[in-house]
Amino acid sequence: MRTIEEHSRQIGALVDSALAGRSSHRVELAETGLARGVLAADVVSGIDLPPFDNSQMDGYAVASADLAEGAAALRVAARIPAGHAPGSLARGTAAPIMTGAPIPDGADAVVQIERADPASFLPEGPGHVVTLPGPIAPGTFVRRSGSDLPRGRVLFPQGTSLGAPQWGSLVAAGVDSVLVVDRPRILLVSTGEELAAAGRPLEPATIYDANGASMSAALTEAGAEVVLERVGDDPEALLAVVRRHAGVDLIVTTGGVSEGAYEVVRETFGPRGVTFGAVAMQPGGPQGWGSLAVDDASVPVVCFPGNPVSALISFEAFLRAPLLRAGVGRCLGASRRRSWPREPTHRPASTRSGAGASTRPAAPASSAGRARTCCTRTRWPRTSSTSRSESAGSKRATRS
Ligand SMILES: Nc1nc2c(c(=O)[nH]1)N[C@H]1C(S)=C(S)[C@@H](COP(=O)(O)OP(=O)(O)OC[C@H]3O[C@@H](n4cnc5c(N)ncnc54)[C@H](O)[C@@H]3O)O[C@H]1N2
Ligand code: MOO
Repeated sequence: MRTIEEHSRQIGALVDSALAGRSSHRVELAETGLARGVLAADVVSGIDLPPFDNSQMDGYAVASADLAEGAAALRVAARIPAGHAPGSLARGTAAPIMTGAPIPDGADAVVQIERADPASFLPEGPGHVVTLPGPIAPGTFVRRSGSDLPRGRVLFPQGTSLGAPQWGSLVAAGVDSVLVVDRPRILLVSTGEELAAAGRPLEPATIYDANGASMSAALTEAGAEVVLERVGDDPEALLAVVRRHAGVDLIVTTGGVSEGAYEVVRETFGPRGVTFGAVAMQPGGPQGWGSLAVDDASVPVVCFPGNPVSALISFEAFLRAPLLRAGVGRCLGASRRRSWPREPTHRPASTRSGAGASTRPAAPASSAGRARTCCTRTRWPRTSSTSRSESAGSKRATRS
């Protein structure tokens, strides 16, 4: 009898090789509701991010030289809303500027509105004067063009797992489409003469196909594209299903692997290259694995026992980790070095101890070589003495 670790290694190697070298497809970032994916190639930033120097605060854009001697009264220039390209700032003036609006030529710092006197924006029009505190360091509350990510820098390397934060970063960086690795295609076959699809009336001695639902959900959650088939105890029917889905990356079956007289998976796959044996665990003892030879092709198969709990536990023990390895790629996990600044590039003056704000540039959102695999192999207890699972119905009850 093989150990859980031995079997886990074997299934891991089988799945790794089955899912290596998948092709890729292009995903347009103009779409909404993008699904998770794994990058098939490095992506570089198409633009400087941010694309232009802009204000980090609502306040006044100033020339720091105008406040070099301390607080000063400056004439109020035209407002600069976000989304508008400003004119130049004349010396001795301060332009009301909104967060995200471009810093005008002639300005090199921003004073928050709270620190101005008066501390709210004056009505538009000539003749207004505002008093601002000084001195102020050049660059205060200015987000420099390219300070998050310069144009041409690798934003995410090949293998990066793409989720909500990554999709947002890609669009922000001017990327319009990316190559994403195709999801693993898995044929899931629920076997057993007694199985009925959900929603149909139950015939005598039949039960609903719980494994079809639970296993397809588990496989989908782990990143696979799943097609579900249900077959009875007829080997020809099982082979026909396999042939119909030739070209899948992996076949997963439930049921038909133990010691009964009608073990359709074992009877059909055993003579075609698949090994059946016991793993030292319960639930989940009887298992099948290997490469199935059908016609001139061979396809990797993993066969789980039919008891619904046994099938799910087998999935957790042997299949989830290698699927996640193949499907999730490199995650921006919690254990990674932070790639975003821990604090604002310029801390608000009220929290500063010294006179000048920090001018530490923001780190890039990501860079090549820093990503690491976050999906580790599932560890499973060694014990084989857990209580046995039972499912509703007895499989061969209707056999004559
Ligand atoms: N003489 C022996 N009998 C059994 C042994 C053994 O070592 N010697 N092992 C037992 C263990 S442990 C398990 S686990 C099961 C595994 O049997 P199979 O993989 O051949 O599974 P089936 O016989 O097809 O089904 C077992 C059980 O699960 C129900 N089932 C099957 N598929 C589904 C499904 N899709 N949805 C819901 N329920 C399902 C089926 O009706 C049976 O009740 O063998 C023991 N027997
Ligand atoms: O090994 Mo079975 O899967 O215990 O119920």
